[in-house]
Amino acid sequence: MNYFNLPKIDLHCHLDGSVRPQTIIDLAQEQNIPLPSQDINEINSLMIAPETCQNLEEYLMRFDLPLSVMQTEAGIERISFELFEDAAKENVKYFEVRFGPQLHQQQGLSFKQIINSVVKGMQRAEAQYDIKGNYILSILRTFPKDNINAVIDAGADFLGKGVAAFDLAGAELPGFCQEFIPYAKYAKDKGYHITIHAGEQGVGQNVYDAVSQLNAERVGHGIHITGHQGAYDLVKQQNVGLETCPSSNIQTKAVNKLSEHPFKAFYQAKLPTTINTDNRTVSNTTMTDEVRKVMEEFSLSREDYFNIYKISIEQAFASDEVKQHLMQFAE
Ligand SMILES: O=c1[nH]cnc2c1ncn2[C@@H]1O[C@H](CO)[C@@H](O)[C@H]1O
Ligand SMILES: [Zn+2]
Repeated sequence: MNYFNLPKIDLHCHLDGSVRPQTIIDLAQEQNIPLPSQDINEINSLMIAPETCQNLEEYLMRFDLPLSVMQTEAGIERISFELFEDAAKENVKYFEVRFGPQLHQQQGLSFKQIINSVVKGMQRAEAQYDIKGNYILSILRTFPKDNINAVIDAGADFLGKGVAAFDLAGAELPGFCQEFIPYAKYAKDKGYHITIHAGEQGVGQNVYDAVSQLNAERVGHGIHITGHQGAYDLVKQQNVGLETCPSSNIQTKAVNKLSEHPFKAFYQAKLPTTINTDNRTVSNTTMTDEVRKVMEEFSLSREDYFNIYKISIEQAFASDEVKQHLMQFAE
């Protein structure tokens, strides 16, 4: 099967984990930021998380370098444009990209400037390529909470105009949902969709909580509902989208190897499973690669692929008009 040519949908990709290494070098030069090396291969290897990471925390250490050049409007706009361009060139037709506005204030940008920059970059790519997209605002779970509502307020002006959802990301501790209840409610009341990273690091209860306490319509990863019947049943009952990211799941030790990933079991049990990249640079991957890996490992057919494609449409935080457009590519 020609995986490159297949129409694809990526619902879970981080902007700061998907920066081109050459762009890091260019922007560092423009912005007078010292880099550990000027060699593109060296920069590339500093950004890719090894398969030998001990856990998610070690994986998350790879984001400091890209974030150092994502502190100006022009830098953020360029990186956003290039990410949508890279995805469009491998036939991603719809793309939801997430990022943490709190991580881009090192040089004093306002949340409005930051969000406006990512949206502008996306819209420039939408005008040039056959791709449509939306942004998801990720709040960092380990950060102070005093500016979360300010992020939500700033993003609310862009709802329906490039921003679609609220997310929680970063290290996952057991029981993290409880203290985010008021923020997720605030976002939902403003009109945001909700997706939450949960069940990535062994705690199925976190998925149960994300759905029942935070109103998550989808969860990032969600793998560990396998060990938690209540979470599994709730996901099934409420048709909660599972944003699977195969390569990342191996790097962070969410699973030991792809053959142990519950993807196929979830798909066969008719849970709404989707295939996504998580981080194109940090996980050294593309949508073509992620689709290939899953299809080959689990011996899925072309019909299976288009079933998954349609699940991604159903789960997308996109308008009905965009969903109809995406259905045109389905078989
Ligand atoms: O797989 C993941 N699980 C949890 N958090 C993540 C993952 N990948 C990236 N980030 C976190 O999300 C922030 C905003 O994009 C990144 O800076 C990183 O800290
Ligand atoms: Zn993620």
